[in-house]
Amino acid sequence: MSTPVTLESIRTAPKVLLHDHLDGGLRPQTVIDLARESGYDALPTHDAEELGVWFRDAADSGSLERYLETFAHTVGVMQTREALVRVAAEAVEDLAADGVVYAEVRYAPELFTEGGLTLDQIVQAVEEGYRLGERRCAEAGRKIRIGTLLCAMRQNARSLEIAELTVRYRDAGVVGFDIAGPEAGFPPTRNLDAFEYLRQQNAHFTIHAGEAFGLPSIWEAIQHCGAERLGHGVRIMDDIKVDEDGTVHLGRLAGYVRDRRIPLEMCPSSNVQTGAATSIAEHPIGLLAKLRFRVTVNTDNRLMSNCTVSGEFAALHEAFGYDWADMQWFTVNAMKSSFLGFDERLALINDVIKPGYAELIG
Ligand SMILES: O=c1[nH]cnc2c1ncn2[C@@H]1O[C@H](CO)[C@@H](O)[C@H]1O
Ligand SMILES: [Zn+2]
Repeated sequence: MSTPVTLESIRTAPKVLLHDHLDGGLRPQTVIDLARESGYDALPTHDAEELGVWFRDAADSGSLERYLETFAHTVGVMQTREALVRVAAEAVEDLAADGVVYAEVRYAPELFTEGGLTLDQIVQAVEEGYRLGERRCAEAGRKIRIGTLLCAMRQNARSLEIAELTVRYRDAGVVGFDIAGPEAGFPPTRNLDAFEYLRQQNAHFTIHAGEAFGLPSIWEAIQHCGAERLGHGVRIMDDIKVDEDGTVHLGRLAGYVRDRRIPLEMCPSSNVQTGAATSIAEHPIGLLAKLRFRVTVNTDNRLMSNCTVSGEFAALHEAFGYDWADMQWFTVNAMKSSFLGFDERLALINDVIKPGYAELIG
């Protein structure tokens, strides 16, 4: 007999997360503890519950730029080695507790240098935290694996340096590269040298595109930069027309994205907060999944959106009626699209994901 789909049962299903920001996923109490330890005095409140609500409300701004302002408080308390180890280890524990079996967690090393850490020290500290978190979870009987994506910030001009850092640590846990930050006014082609370098090195990268800016951003990311995946990509909808009788017309770019199976890292709650989507029920993921784009379901920022990947699935179940087979499809999509090696992706699909859903489907 099939297990009923509830938030609790979804939490037991094996899930894969490709788009989650380390500095967008701290526990409110950890932000408070780290602020106290480091003398950071700009937090709006020192009550954990109130702080969680503050982040969500402040991020609920309707604009990506204002949404990003909230990161001042998380980045502000992540300037020491100890803080980075703690935040990274706790992220692993929180994801494992939500039933995530593989996650690619991203952050921008250039944001954590204010206390004097070098980029290399920052990457080493975060990797130490991930390994610590993985060990703690394994001891508690929950197997989870983390791959790192290093982001360069679009408004800074350090992408080549971060691309080189990505390649330097690719055998030590870093699986890929991304650019993040404000999209309007900062087209991906400003970083062509970094993408060119990564391709020469046979390294992987995704690009935040089609969130706060439309088709030109997606087109540049794919056709000029060579992105393997799209962070969000929701605005691909601008290239899809649906007639009144339901006939669907894909423009050239949307057709290319679907034909080439380019993965879309969709983040429903985050998109509602930044205004990239009006509601979960009206989120483009419904149509895109129906049209069999390679869609994946992600959290973006668990603190700012007060969300989990299980919660995103529960909301999508509510809005679109997705069942276990659909959730397995999203999860296999994500695993296939990860930057792990082919053999490792296959092993997770066959040994963990499929048996997990088979049990739930009954
Ligand atoms: O949805 C998003 N779009 C663009 N940038 C983002 C988003 N979420 C977080 N960041 C940015 O990425 C940095 C590294 O993790 C964060 O500090 C934040 O500024
Ligand atoms: Zn993001």
